[in-house]
Amino acid sequence: MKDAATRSADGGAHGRGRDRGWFTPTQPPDGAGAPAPDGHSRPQEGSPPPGQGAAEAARPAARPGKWVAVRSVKPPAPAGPSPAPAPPPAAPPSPPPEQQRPPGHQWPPEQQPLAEHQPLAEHQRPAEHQRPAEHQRPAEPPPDQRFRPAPAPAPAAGAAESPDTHAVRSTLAELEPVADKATSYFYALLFIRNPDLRALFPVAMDTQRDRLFKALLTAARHADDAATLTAYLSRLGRGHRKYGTRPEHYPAVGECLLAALARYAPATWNEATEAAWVRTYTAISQIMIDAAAEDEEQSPAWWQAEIVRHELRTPDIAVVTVRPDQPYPFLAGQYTTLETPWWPRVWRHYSFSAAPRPDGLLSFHVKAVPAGWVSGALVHRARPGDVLRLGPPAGSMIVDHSTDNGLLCLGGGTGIAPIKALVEDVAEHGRCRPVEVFYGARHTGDLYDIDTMLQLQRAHNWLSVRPVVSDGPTRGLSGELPAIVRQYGPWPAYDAYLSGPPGMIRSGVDALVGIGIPSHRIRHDEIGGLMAASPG
Ligand SMILES: NC(=O)C1=CN([C@@H]2O[C@H](COP(=O)(O)OP(=O)(O)OC[C@H]3O[C@@H](n4cnc5c(N)ncnc54)[C@H](O)[C@@H]3O)[C@@H](O)[C@H]2O)C=CC1
Repeated sequence: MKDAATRSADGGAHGRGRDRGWFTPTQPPDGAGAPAPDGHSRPQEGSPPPGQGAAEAARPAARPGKWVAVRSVKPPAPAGPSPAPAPPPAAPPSPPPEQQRPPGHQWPPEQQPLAEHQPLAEHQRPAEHQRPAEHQRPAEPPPDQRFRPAPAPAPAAGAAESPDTHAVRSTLAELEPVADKATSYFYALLFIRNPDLRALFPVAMDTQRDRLFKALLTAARHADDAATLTAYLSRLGRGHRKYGTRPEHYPAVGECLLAALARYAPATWNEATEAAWVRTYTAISQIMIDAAAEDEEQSPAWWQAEIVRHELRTPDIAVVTVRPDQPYPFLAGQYTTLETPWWPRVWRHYSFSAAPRPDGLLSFHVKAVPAGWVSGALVHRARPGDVLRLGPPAGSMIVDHSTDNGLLCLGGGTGIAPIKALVEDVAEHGRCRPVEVFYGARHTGDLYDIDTMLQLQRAHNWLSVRPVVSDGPTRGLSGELPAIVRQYGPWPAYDAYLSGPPGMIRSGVDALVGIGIPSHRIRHDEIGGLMAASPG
């Protein structure tokens, strides 16, 4: 890695002067440029001499003991932007998209920031087939639906948008029509300038290849919402430990981010905008670095876990039980990320399907989805003795034990997994709070965990379990979960928990709010969501 970050406290851990502590130059002192996108070394386009960049002029004071980020990037000269970087080496076909958990309802799918960065991808055919000036046509229709920055949130009543946030959002608005090209350019540049970073990412990249870039942009967009942003970025920073992300990687990422913005948002890019982005990115990366450093003192970056039981419940659904190599603390209702030996560095999210157990075993419900290589491997290939890797636990869909409120639970498909864990958690706490579970499936045969749930119902008189079938014949309740729940109630003293497909979460939340449950008492999976329902 060329662009090691510095520790401002010691005047630069890598020999750079104290005055450059926050701002990491990429140019070697002799003035030779960083490798150009074509692989040759040449002077960095438009980068200001040390001490003259707008961003540098605007930089905040160095924070003692903190790792620091990025250098200044100027937009390419309008007359002749540099050729786009060549694509990195070809990689095997990408694993198709796969989702085992839904996003928070506040974020439509195309707006979700990354929950955990799935390191970038392969591909990056940045500007392949792209004429040099193409990126300067903001009027072009969006080339791809995969990347669409979320609309800027309206500032809270009475809260003015800060100048930095205004500048950042202006860039993002200009970037939107060419966001996919900017994403490609960003990753290509990142890997070409920093080949060693490529090893942190999966060999094959799927459609989530833009996750890191998108997360950075999303975080920047929400820079005014300090509390939400800090929670989100801290989790992101902790989650990045398992990829081998180190503080010195952040400046490299920041440089490429700024280069992509400068290139693909030329109309709004100027010194003031650049300075705003430098400050914003520095704040973002600092939160992530700090969270990772703090986490490092308490927790491993990942756990090894041996499969000890593998039960095929339907042709497509398995319950996989693992034994972690060291204690794995978590709360019922949380989820983790999981990597299989067959798809290195490809991590997928799964909820714990049981509350913490004295024997330390962890269970997951996995459904093999048509294009899901990880879930397919877990269902059809994994066997006892195979070793997986687990990331840290995350998620706030947990039971509030400070109240006697009842729990109204909607579990759709394999979304029943964390609901079962919540029920066990209530049972273990010994308080007889009413718990009403609506367990939805498309067909009766898809209710793969109904026996367990009915067994729990028999054991606990405060628990009621109602299977609901939406698409096939049934002797029980028929219809979609939200519509069915609306027929019951009222639920004046209940907290609601929803887990299942994104569409079910969205319509479920709408239905519950519609029947009078205040949104602060509604919890649901928060994967991908900055603004997931906050704990009641
Ligand atoms: N495996 C795990 O640990 C967890 C998985 N999940 C998520 O749960 C989902 C489970 O998928 P499947 O089992 O295939 O479920 P599915 O697609 O078969 O649907 C399950 C239930 O949700 C209802 N539903 C689906 N879309 C709906 C919509 N738009 N509006 C209202 N109701 C809707 C269906 O009618 C059915 O009752 C996946 O999206 C997965 O990511 C969520 C939490 C944990």
